[in-house]
Amino acid sequence: MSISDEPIPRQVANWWLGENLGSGYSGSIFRAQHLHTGQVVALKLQRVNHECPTNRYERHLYPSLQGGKGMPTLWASGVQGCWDYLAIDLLGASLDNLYRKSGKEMMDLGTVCSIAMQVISRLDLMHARGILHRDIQLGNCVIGLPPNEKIIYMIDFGFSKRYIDPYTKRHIPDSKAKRDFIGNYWFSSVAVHCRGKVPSRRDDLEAAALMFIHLLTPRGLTWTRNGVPKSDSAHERLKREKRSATPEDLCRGLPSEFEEFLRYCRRLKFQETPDYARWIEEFRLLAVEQGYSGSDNFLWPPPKPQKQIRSMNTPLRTRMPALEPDAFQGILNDLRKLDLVERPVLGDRKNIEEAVRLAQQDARNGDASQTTTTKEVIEISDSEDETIPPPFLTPKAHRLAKLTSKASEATSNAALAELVRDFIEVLQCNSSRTLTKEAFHFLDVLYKQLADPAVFVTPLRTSRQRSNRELIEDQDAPHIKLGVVARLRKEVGSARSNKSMAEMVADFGKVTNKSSGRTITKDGFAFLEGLSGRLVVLEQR
Ligand SMILES: Nc1ncnc2c1ncn2[C@@H]1O[C@H](COP(=O)(O)OP(=O)(O)OP(=O)(O)O)[C@@H](O)[C@H]1O
Repeated sequence: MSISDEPIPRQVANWWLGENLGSGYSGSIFRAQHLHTGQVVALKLQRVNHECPTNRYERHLYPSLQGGKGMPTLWASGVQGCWDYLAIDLLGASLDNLYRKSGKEMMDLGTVCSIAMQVISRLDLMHARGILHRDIQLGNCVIGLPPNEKIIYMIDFGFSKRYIDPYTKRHIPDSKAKRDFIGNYWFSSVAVHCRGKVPSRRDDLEAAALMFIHLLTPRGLTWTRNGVPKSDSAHERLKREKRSATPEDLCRGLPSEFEEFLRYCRRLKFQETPDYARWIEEFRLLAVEQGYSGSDNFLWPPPKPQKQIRSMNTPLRTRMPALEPDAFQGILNDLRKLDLVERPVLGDRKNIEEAVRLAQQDARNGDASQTTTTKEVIEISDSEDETIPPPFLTPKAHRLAKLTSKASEATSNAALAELVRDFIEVLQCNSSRTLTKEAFHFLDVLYKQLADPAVFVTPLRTSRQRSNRELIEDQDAPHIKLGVVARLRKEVGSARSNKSMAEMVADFGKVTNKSSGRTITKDGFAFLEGLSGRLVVLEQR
């Protein structure tokens, strides 16, 4: 009998095999009991001649992970006859199982925040020990058995790899050559899956980000909805869909932390060390803001938020029937009448055009399939009560939205100066220094107020020098961008008109948008402070 035909035995080494816990491409996992000690483990069995000997790889990596929180203990391993086995901690259900068994279309925000905190922390630990996971997915995140059921464990290190050479202590090199894809279809990063890049820490993190977004999206990420691709063309289609989905598209209707996290992961350099602590803290704060305890304990079934925050009473992404195509056409016509061409918009104009194109397409699709499909829309609160944030907005986003609305109604530089001060305070209210889309909206309105000479201050000088913006467009290197904010900081104190401050605001928004993580630097805050001070001075003249 050849090795491939050998039936699975009842006993391997001193382990007596019980229930089959799961089978994958590379082998099967059984509950097993030690014949002498009675210890119960999960026994991962693989034929020794398997074309992808993942047990052998795992056996070499496990020792480096031992003792870390959420890392299973390897109790024994070896080869007996034609079987390669690993005896590891017996654990509980995977997130995939829990998610599917819950029958819900998505998980609640509190649960996803706790998953995010734990998974990022597991990756921190693995990476700190020089190992990449390279196959982050829901099936590879499992909870412990009581009393460890609140802990998420990482399993399946069959694709894992050392990214730090144990001898030279150097990071593995990047390569321009396209490499074969390693990972999973749903969550592998765009760079690895669609562009054939060498995986590094950033790609583990991006896979985690996609997993969190998937859990909060009704029916999951769009490219996961047709099952595993069965042909090359289906796989190509999936990759195209994944590649073209922008963070903004994927995170519409979600708290901005998810979009920011995905953008952050995608902007990391190949060898860059991610700021794990920052993102664990971001998701902790988000959970607290939404009325959860902020602990990273995985609680299942999920408890209700402690504080009654209305945003959690409605799903994060609400589904409502598509708008009538006629109504949509009316909105599109109104949009066209807006002077979007003349007025610089700090966000990326391509996004707007794309959004309009998608909206048109949606309207057409809605026409064709109105009775069967629903569309995701953001539900707008009609409440008078200003103290409760509308659905989907974190308190920070809500405060920014209120400032934006006040800025659009401001009628003096003094009022704008105060709003800029409030803006700084809101930006600094938690550890995130990222310019979110709500913050961009504020800058956009501020720009508009300052650029319009009909508003409050008559420009002192009308001749216009070559603006910083033109300079940025000419030269795009990161050090130039940093230089621009430093210069804006210096120049704002002597700005002579609202118009010149408008340009500065536009430049500030633009360079921050292009910078890694859209982070506001010390110079950025100093610029905003200077802007606020200058607005008061110009008002008093
Ligand atoms: N330690 C464990 N305790 C309990 N169940 C486990 C354990 N390890 C794995 N399982 C179950 O077995 C399934 C397959 O495990 P694992 O992913 O390690 O194997 P694999 O052969 O590499 O699978 P795949 O080919 O799907 O990646 C898991 O999804 C999980 O449900």
